[in-house]
Amino acid sequence: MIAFTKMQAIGNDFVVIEEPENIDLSALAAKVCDRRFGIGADGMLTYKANPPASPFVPLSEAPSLAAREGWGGFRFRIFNADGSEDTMCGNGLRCVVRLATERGQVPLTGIAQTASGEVPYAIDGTQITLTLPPPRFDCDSIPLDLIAWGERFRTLFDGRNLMPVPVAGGSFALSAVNTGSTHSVTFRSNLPSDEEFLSWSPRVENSPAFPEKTSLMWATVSGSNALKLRIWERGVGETLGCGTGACAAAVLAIVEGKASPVFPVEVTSKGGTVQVRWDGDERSPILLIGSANTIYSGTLDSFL
Ligand SMILES: N[C@@H](CCC[C@H](N)C(=O)O)C(=O)O
Repeated sequence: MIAFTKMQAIGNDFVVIEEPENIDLSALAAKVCDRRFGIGADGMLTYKANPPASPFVPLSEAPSLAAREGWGGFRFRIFNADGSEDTMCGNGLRCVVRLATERGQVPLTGIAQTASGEVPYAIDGTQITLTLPPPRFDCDSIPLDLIAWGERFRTLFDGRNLMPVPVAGGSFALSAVNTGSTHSVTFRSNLPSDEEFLSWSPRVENSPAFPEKTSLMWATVSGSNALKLRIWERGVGETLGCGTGACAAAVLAIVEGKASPVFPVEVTSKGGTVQVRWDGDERSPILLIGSANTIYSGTLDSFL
């Protein structure tokens, strides 16, 4: 029997399970996430508290390990609704922190081991803070294939500035960054209409410039250090919230002078608001702060 918990964080919803053995997790995710024939979710999350000695992230790559000696935590994996595995999920990770700490399986402050590295977490009441690795702007990390469509675009891109990428039937101007997961951001004076959003977003997701595809955050400055987003997630489609996407939009807003690094950036999407703190230094981590909640629980037996 596999027990699941349905959770959400700013409307990004997930089926959460403890990592089972000998199960095709991609196939299971595609089944349970289906909104008509399954439970329905943007993704499936798995976790394993206090993973065994064989490290998910090589210890040689873990910064300031000494400072974290003795910290507990868990291994975390995220599968999108289409079954593809992603490297990180800011909203999903907050859900697992809430669940695993409430169950007493992990400490209130600890480390999550993710495919994009170690992420320290802390929970205080309903607010969960994640310390995500520094943003990565280089082509290999995004990943972004500048050669795919010729030399012409090389000179326009210095790693984080506005650039046109080829999409089916045209080109689309965006900025790109990896904040644990790969994201593109397009800043506009208004959020897009349904027609514009649904016409361009899937074409950007599948642009040949992004060999591993990309999510697309449509962003607008809505106040002092405040952004509003409409979100298209790789492997999912439209979602109500995206934690690493909110970080990408805030980081690029700071880089492009649309927000200040001195104060937190409030990022609001259809499902709610998160806070992002980043000091503007490329070597500095990104803090993502927000809530997460349980909706209901059950068992997955009928999907196995
Ligand atoms: N919803 C997530 C990020 C997942 C992004 C996307 N589905 C992908 O494949 O990259 C978040 O909250 O960070």
